[in-house]
Amino acid sequence: MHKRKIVVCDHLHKKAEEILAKEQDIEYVNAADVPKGGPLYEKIKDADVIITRSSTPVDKELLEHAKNLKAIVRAGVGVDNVDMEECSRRGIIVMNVPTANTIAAVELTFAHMLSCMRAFPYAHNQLKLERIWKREAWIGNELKGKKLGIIGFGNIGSRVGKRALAFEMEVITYDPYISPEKATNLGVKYTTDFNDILACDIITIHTPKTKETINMIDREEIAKMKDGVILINCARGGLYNEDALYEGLKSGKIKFAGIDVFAKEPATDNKLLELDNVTVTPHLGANTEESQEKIAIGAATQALEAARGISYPNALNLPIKEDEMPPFVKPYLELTQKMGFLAAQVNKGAYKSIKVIAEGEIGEYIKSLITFAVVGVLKESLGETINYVNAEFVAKERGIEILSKKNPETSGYKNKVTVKLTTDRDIIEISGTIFEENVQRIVDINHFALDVEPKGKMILFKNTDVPGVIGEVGMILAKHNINIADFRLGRDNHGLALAVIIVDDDVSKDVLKELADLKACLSVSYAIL
Ligand SMILES: NC(=O)C1=CN([C@@H]2O[C@H](COP(=O)(O)OP(=O)(O)OC[C@H]3O[C@@H](n4cnc5c(N)ncnc54)[C@H](O)[C@@H]3O)[C@@H](O)[C@H]2O)C=CC1
Ligand SMILES: O=C(O)CCC(=O)C(=O)O
Repeated sequence: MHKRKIVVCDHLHKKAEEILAKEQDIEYVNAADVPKGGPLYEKIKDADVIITRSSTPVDKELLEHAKNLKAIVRAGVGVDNVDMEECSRRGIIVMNVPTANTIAAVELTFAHMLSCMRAFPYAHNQLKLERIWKREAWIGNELKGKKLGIIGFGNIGSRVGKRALAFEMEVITYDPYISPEKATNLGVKYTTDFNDILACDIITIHTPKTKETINMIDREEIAKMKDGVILINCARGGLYNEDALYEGLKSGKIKFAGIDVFAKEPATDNKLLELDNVTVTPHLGANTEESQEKIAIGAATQALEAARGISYPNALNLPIKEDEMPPFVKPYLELTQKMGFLAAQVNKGAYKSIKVIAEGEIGEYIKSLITFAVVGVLKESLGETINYVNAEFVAKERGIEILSKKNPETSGYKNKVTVKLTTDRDIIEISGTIFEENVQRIVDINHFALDVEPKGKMILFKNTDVPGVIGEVGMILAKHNINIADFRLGRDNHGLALAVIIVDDDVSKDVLKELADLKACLSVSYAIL
């Protein structure tokens, strides 16, 4: 039996091994202690799936060595250590385990906050390491009554907010991507003015690391803050500019900072460590027994599903989230892919553009329809190397224009999807719909109205609409022992007809040539769906 290989690249809770090692169809490799770089590359060179934490940079170099990789499970939330674009280009699905460490990160945020308020580690060290009992040196402050500014009100930020209210703090959040009610329903003030956050006594950040959030707190922002402000970062290093943070702490503008994450990790030589008004932890936000157990179970289960090709839970670069779609959508996606595949077989040439036109409610899913259409078209030339993750990347790399249009008005069908493929030789436009009971139908090919099931071996025969043509076609096919399973005819008002002939047997080039040589024939092509 061919076993699929799952390699664990970082330290996970033992539950992961319990889940993965017992599966008969899986080769499980624990490479947590294998040095990064060459030795790890050797382990992952034929891996189907890898599981990583934040300590393994999933960059181009690593991906270059993992030729067989289909999916990556990031055992945690942040994927800033993963080159998402490169993964998508290579058709590798990236998943995270989004909420399993939320509480751990929330509680560490409070550990830092309280630590900053009471200079806890410094008092601790003075007593424990220096054996000095100096109570008057450690006069702290209380959380009660202080104004807390939360940047990013997602899983972690919102729970920090909820708990801060229990400490009787005044809480305000800045997160332009949530509805204000998410905050106000909890009793947290919502603002769209970042200055309101900068005016707080304590500021904590809980956003992902993106182009927009890197250096979100820099010199300019710190200058606007209250003297003696306290800053917490348990999200990602670099969200607060570390040089600006250092200067602010050194000058006393920032009274104290609680930092779990650093721009470069491991951060053993970070200059923030020199200061005596900062409490630090080595990226421990997710490090609780409870959270690590949940993450390990989640990551291992997701890796198994992905290795077996069953599903990709929490996929971040898969544009299709089927479980979030109403049931009527899936047959349209399948039909759209088939229409793309048919179009590419009939209209062979250098692809210039792929356009998807959606009519009716299905238009809401135009992005997914595009992905399926592109997969269908490119499957003809690229085979199984094309998938839902890399389809649009590959198309763009090849200079194929991707176009789409939502038609609010319907042409008699409740929903209809059209795939239009333009090559350097021709244009083909195929439309389809789904009838009751999930019956897929092609209803139009290049403006010939038809009713064709998109299945099997098809000859598309375009001719001048004169008597006797159908008989001639039938004779040629019979002569070559090709059985006709179905015959569908579309006619236009200009004396032309398009026949779609579904056959049971393979059709050779010679047969197609014979058909093409018929006097009435304008074009003939063959496709298999
Ligand atoms: N220290 C640690 O070990 C851990 C760190 N984290 C980090 O914590 C952060 C938050 O995690 P979750 O709450 O689970 O993520 P989430 O996705 O639930 O929440 C992130 C929030 O940030 C908001 N946001 C994005 N851009 C923003 C911007 N420019 N301004 C304001 N808000 C913005 C989003 O709208 C969202 O509500 C992530 O960076 C994650 O990697 C998470 C777990 C453990
Ligand atoms: O434990 C880890 O690998 C890091 C956790 C974390 O930072 C995250 O989940 O975003």
